[in-house]
Amino acid sequence: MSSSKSRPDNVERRGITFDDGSSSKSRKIGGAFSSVTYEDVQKIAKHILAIVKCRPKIGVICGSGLGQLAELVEDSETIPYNEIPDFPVSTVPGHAGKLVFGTLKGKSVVLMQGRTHSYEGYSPQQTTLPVRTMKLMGVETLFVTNAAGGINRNFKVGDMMIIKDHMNLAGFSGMNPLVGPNDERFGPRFPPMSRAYDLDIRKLAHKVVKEMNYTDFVHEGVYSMMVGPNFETVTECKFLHTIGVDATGMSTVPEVLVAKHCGMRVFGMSLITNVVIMEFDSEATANHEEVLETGRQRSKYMQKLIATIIEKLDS
Ligand SMILES: O=P(O)(O)O[C@@H]1C[C@H](O)[C@@H](CO)O1
Ligand code: HPA
Repeated sequence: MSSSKSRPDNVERRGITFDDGSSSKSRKIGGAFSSVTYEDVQKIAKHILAIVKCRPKIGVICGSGLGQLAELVEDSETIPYNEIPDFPVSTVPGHAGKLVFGTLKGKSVVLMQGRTHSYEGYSPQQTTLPVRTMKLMGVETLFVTNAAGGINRNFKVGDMMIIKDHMNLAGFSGMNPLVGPNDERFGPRFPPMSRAYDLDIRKLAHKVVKEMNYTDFVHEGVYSMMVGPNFETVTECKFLHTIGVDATGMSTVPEVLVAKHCGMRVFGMSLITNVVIMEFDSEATANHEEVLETGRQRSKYMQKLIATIIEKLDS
């Protein structure tokens, strides 16, 4: 535990170091069939649990500009990603890159203040390593949040979306964290994904939304992931609209695949930070500043909602 050090050039220099002294770089992590072994993840989980007192059952991944949820955590213990051996380190503004352990509304939690993305140069296995680490630390339920562009024409900037399903567009090009050797200790070779987003937690979320009078700006819908880092073209947005996507982003899906693979319950929420451009030759353009600004303005609502859902969760 300590304050953050200067950030290493993680993509180039860091990698899993194995018992035999070889590193993930020599094992080509990032290649199509790379894998991080169960023992590697066990080692990382053990390392973290030796530092913190907290034993979290709930994990929360905070998306772009949404990390302030950590301010609600009591008795917090913080570890910057760059102090955890072999952990991928966030390189994008709006992602502090810290694990925050503690108590949120009476529940033991671990928050990821920021994530990593494939567009930063990490493999899907690397971006999802924290999810497997959480699993081996005892986390049973994962909350995933993200900033996303609104595809659904009824969505306004600042609205929120409970994720009911996703479209793994990145998977169409083979970018899937479950590609490679399968270790049954994590989960099965062919995991089902038809009930990826836990129905009971979604029902609870709707109840909480009603109680908090948030119904005017909280929707439910389908999230899709493209790798980025560019925002979508007009034709891509029209395509997403046609196939039934409500909001689009550059994360979350790999984390959910890995969490479901290892038997976690998953709940997901998007903050609609911008509405996508669907008119050719429009003057408007998407940009990361707008994403962060909407986060600054609206994240308080999302934090309150997530904290209350966690408070009312059965375990
Ligand atoms: O980590 P998330 O998915 O919240 O971040 C979104 C997608 C890009 O990283 C970035 C674009 O502004 O925000
Ligand atoms: N597209 C993709 N990712 C995003 C967007 C978007 O419009 N907004 C925030 N993240």
